[in-house]
This record gives sequence, structure tokens and C-alpha cells, in this order.
Amino acid sequence: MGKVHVLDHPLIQHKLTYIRDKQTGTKEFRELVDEVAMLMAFEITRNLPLQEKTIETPVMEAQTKVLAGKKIGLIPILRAGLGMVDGMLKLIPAARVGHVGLYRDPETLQPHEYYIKLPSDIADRELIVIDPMLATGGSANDAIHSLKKRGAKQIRLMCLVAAPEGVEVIQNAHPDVDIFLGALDEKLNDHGYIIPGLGDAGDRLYGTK
Ligand SMILES: O=P(O)(O)OC[C@H]1O[C@H](OP(=O)(O)OP(=O)(O)O)[C@H](O)[C@@H]1O
Ligand SMILES: O=c1cc[nH]c(=O)[nH]1
Ligand SMILES: [Mg+2]
Repeated sequence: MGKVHVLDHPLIQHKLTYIRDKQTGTKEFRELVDEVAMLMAFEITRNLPLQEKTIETPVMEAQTKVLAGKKIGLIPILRAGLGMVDGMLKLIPAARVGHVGLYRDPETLQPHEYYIKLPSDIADRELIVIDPMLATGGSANDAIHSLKKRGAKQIRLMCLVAAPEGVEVIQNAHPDVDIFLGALDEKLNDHGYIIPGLGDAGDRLYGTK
């Protein structure tokens, strides 16, 4: 069963409060999502492998460490996942970015895939699927299936806010996928929205309500 990590760093939790606040406008919402994504990238990369390197400081030779060059792929689920990409790339600039376009039908809550474009070497990369919201879990489940069908082997899922219902769907369908969250909320409402949640992430990011 995939592990669930709630990233409870105080800066993440502080910024998440203002992301949730309905008074926060589009510009500030976008900036906060960008900042939280960067902070979450810091936490999610904790286990990256290091290798020894010998360098010359101005004083003497020293044995130090550098990243061992693990290849990473960021996979935002369009559209809302796009809001988290730049923040993550600030810390992981060498990552390749693949896009999965999905929208959730507002009546049936079923996801529909409309676009996919991935780096050619996804099988060799550690992939981080990014979406602010994990609600019923249908969209993330579909995206992960799509990636596996195309050869992906190592996948993690990163979301700002999740409902327990969505977490359960991913854990059952993809026990190999660890889940990294800013917060695990209470439940879904009758329209499939996370409560207390933050509303519609895509609409709040792009001002489309
Ligand atoms: O877990 P689920 O029940 O599938 O819901 C979560 C999905 O819904 C939202 O996307 P939406 O369909 O609103 O598309 P958008 O990003 O284009 O707004 C959100 O960004 C997730 O992708
Ligand atoms: O609460 C929710 C659920 C799905 N999609 C969102 O953007 N918000
Ligand atoms: Mg939306």
C-alpha cells in the first residue's frame, strides 16, 4: 500500500490557509500555489540519492556531495496542475515535464482525457504526478494508468489538498504510488468537491468562474 505523507512544514500550512480563503484573488492565489509547490518540491526530494565529489575549496581539498543524477519527470494534470509546475522547476530545473489533459465531467464526475504528451524516456524517470486536488481520485487514477500503460515504473502523486475518498482510490488501484499532500481534508460534498477544500482550483488559478 502506498504511503500518505502530509507535508506539515509550517510555511506550507500557513500559505495553504490563504490559498483556501475565498477572499484571496486570482493573482495572489496563483503566487501562493507557486510558492507552496516549491516548498513541497523541497520536501518530496528529501530522498534523492547523493554521490561523493572531490572539490578544491579556497582553503583545501574537500570530499563533498552532489546529486547522483536521478532523472525526474513532472507530470501536471491539466489544467490546474500547471499552476504547480514553475514552483517545482525552481528547485528541480533539470526535470522534464509531461502533460496529461483531463477534465472531470461535472455531472458524472468521470474524468475524460483530451491530451497527453510525455518525455520519451518516462520508463527511466521518477515521475511526480501533480494536481492541486485529489477529490474522487478519478482523474489521478486515470493519469497514473495512462503513464503505466506507456511504460512508467516509478510514480509519486503530489496534491495540495485531498479527500480520504480519493486517497483510498489511489491506494487500492496503485499500491506502488506514494502520495504527498499539503492537507488531508474531511470528505467530499454531494457535488464531489472537497470540504473544506479550496473550491475549484482551475477556476481560482485562471479566473474562469
Ligand atoms: O479527483 P477528481 O474527482 O477526479 O477531481 C479532481 C480533478 O478535478 C479538477 O480538475 P477539473 O476537472 O476541474 O479540470 P481543470 O483543471 O481543467 O479545471 C482537479 O484539478 C483535478 O484534476
Ligand atoms: O474540490 C474540488 C474537487 C475537484 N476539483 C477541484 O478543483 N476542487
Ligand atoms: Mg477545475
